[in-house]
Amino acid sequence: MTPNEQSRQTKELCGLAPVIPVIVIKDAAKAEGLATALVSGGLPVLEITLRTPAALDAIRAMAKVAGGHVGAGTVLTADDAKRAQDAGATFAVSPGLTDTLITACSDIGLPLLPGAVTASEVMAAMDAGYDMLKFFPAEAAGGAPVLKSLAGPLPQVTFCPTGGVSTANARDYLSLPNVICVGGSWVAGDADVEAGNWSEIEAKAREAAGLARA
Ligand SMILES: O=C(O)C(=O)C[C@H](O)[C@H](O)COP(=O)(O)O
Repeated sequence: MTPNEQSRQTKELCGLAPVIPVIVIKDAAKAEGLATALVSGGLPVLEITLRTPAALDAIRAMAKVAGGHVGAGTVLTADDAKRAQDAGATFAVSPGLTDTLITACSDIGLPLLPGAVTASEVMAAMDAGYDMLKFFPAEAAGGAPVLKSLAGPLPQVTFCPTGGVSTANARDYLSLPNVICVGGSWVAGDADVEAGNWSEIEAKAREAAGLARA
């Protein structure tokens, strides 16, 4: 699958809801309930970070939830991409972009949403064929003003800003023409997930799903 086709698919996924919940899951037994709550609340596209030992089992469980689109986050290597796809992930998200990842995701046909921050990183991603990017770490890298500035010379690229995004600043990003959705862990916080507080998570998902785009 060409990088161009990968971006076409990730762009479509990013268009399904204004927020992609970023999930760091410790207990795979919580995965199905969590995904069900998020999808029911109106957030069908989920990013499960490969940062915990439970992540692949969680992807396996979440992939069965009707209406959901389950992707793997923190995909750093070819092996990460392969294991995520084998577990049922239908897209991959990375904090950055390497030649190894481009080759791996193209070879196995896994749409990649790669990360970029600077104009040079964005241009390198464009050269490779990607025009739908994760802007990470969004707030630490300067936030919405940086993305607004990048839209000047690079209007053909669209972003999913992630990192430090919350209900307090999501609208600043979503009001920009080059932002399709935002990503964030706030919707599925540790305490609520550990307590299995699905009604609270569904309520937060509903609030996030109601955030308006540009
Ligand atoms: O794990 C990855 O692959 C990442 O790129 C990082 C995550 O997207 C951010 O850590 C989420 O940021 P917060 O919403 O501020 O918690």
